[in-house]
Amino acid sequence: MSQQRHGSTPGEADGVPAFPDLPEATIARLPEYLRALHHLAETGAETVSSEGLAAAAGVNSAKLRKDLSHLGSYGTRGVGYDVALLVDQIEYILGLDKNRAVCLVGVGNLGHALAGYAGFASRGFRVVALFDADPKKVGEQINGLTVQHTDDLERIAAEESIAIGVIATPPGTAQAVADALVAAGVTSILNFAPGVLSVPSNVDVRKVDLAIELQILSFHEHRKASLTALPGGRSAPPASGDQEAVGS
Ligand SMILES: NC(=O)c1ccc[n+]([C@@H]2O[C@H](COP(=O)([O-])OP(=O)(O)OC[C@H]3O[C@@H](n4cnc5c(N)ncnc54)[C@H](O)[C@@H]3O)[C@@H](O)[C@H]2O)c1
Repeated sequence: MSQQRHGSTPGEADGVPAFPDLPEATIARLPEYLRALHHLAETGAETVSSEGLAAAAGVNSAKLRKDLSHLGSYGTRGVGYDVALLVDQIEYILGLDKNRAVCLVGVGNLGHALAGYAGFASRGFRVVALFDADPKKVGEQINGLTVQHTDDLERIAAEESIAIGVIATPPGTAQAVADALVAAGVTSILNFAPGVLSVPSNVDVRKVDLAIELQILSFHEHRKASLTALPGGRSAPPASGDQEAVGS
C-alpha cells in the first residue's frame, strides 16, 4: 500500500477517517517519530525504512508500523516511508501546523529555564506571555518577553488566543493557577508542579515530573541489584522497553 501524496490532507484516503482516534500511547510516540524524521530530513534522507525510523526513534519496528497505520501510513514495499510526507502527516495530526500560542505561569528557577528555551519555537509553539504573581518579577525581560502580572492573564490570554498554559509555580498555588487559566479560556495545561489538578472535562492536563522518572529508574536499579544478588550470581535481564520513553 502506498502513502498519500504531498498536499493532500492526511487521513482522507484509503478509508482512514479524517481524524483517526489514536491510542494515547501512539500519540505519545508521534513526537519521537517526528523528531527522528526531522533529523533524517536534515541529513538529506528522502525515504526511511520502518526499521531505520524505529531505531532512530527508539521503539520497535512492529510498534512503529502499527502506530503509523493509524495515520493511514503504510510506506511502500522496498522503499519505506517518504520522510517529508510523514513529517506532514504527523505534524497535521499533532496540530503543529497551527503554531499555537503558549503562556507560562511562574517565572522562578524552572520558569526562567523554560522561558529561555528556544526548542519550543522550533517545534511549532509560540511562547507569547510570561506571568508571575510576584510584583518583583513583573517587568523582567526574558527571551524578548516581559513578565506580566497574573492579574492580566485573562485579558492577555484573550488577546493572544492562548490555547496552552504551562504551570511552573509552587504546588500550593498550582490549582489556583489552573483555575485562572481555565477561566481565561485555556483548554490545555502542562503542569510541572507536583500534584493532581482538578479541571473541567474539556481541559487536557499533562504533567511533567522528573522526580517520578528518577523513582522509576530507581526501581530498575533496585531490581538489577536484587537479581545480581541472587544465589548463583544470576544477572539481571533487561526490562522490556528499557530504551523507550516511560509511558510509551
Ligand atoms: N516537573 C519537574 O520535573 C520539576 C522540576 C523542578 C521543579 N518543579 C516544580 O516546578 C515548580 C517551580 O519550581 P521553581 O524551583 O521554579 O520554584 P520557584 O520558587 O523558583 O518559582 C516559582 C515562581 O512561581 C511564582 N508564583 C507563586 N505563586 C504564583 C501564582 N499564584 N501565580 C503566578 N506565579 C506564582 C513565584 O513568584 C515564583 O516566581 C514547583 O512546583 C516545583 O516543584 C518541577
